[in-house]
Amino acid sequence: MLDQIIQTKKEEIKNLILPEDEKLPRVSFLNALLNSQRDVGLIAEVKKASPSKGLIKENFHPVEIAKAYERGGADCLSVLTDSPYFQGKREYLTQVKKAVNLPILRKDFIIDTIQIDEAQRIGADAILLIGEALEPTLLKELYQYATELSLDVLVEVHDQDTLDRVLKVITPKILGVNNRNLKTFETNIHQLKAMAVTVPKDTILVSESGIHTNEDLQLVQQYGANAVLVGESLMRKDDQTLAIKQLFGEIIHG
Ligand SMILES: O=P(O)(O)OC[C@@H](O)[C@@H](O)c1c[nH]c2ccccc12
Repeated sequence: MLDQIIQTKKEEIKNLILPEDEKLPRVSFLNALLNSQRDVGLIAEVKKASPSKGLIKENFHPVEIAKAYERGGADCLSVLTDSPYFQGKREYLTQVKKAVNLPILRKDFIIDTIQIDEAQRIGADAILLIGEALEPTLLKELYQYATELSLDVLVEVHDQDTLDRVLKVITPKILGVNNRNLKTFETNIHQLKAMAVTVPKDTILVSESGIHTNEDLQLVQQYGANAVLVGESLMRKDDQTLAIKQLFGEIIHG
């Protein structure tokens, strides 16, 4: 699946026309995670659909969801901008950025510097770089390019091999371990367990995907996660503010 997505992105890039710079204020994604009010930081994801789950939210209103996440005390947001596979749009990110004060990650498959220029212009505060999708030299180039544009970077890996390859070329400030294998879509909530010891100690470690309950959250925290990235389980609820509080065990019923 990942290979197919990357192929699609190569085609998209050929036709990509950069939008006007929205000139929106940059907010530090890194600091928001470092200064979380909770023991575990939260990156809450605004996502309408995914290739593994299909349509997640009918009547999808990204701005309303983002505001509800902010009221629930999310530290950061992640907004899907990929349209063929996730039914996202770059306009969603800009609309959300204008409506909330939280730093925003552009969730997409970035393989070229032009997409980083695009992310900056539409109002992203951070970008995602996926270890499994990028050769180490390209990963390093894109990481440095984003950093020069004052964008934070969430570097994501799924397995130990990729992590080892990534750490040979960069020491990411924020590292995500994706519980979902993007080639097979299988999710394993224990993915981080054995890998956490090999993560540099000053790196913020984010556990991503398949986190549904407060038990899941506590488990990945025990494995060493400093933050979580949660989409589907929050999106499926009617009230995203309440959903966050339930995830953190702050309300038992409701
Ligand atoms: O909806 P979930 O299972 O809570 O997962 C969120 C996020 O981790 C997932 O959307 C994701 C992780 N890495 C990605 C890379 C591209 C697109 C999407 C993703």
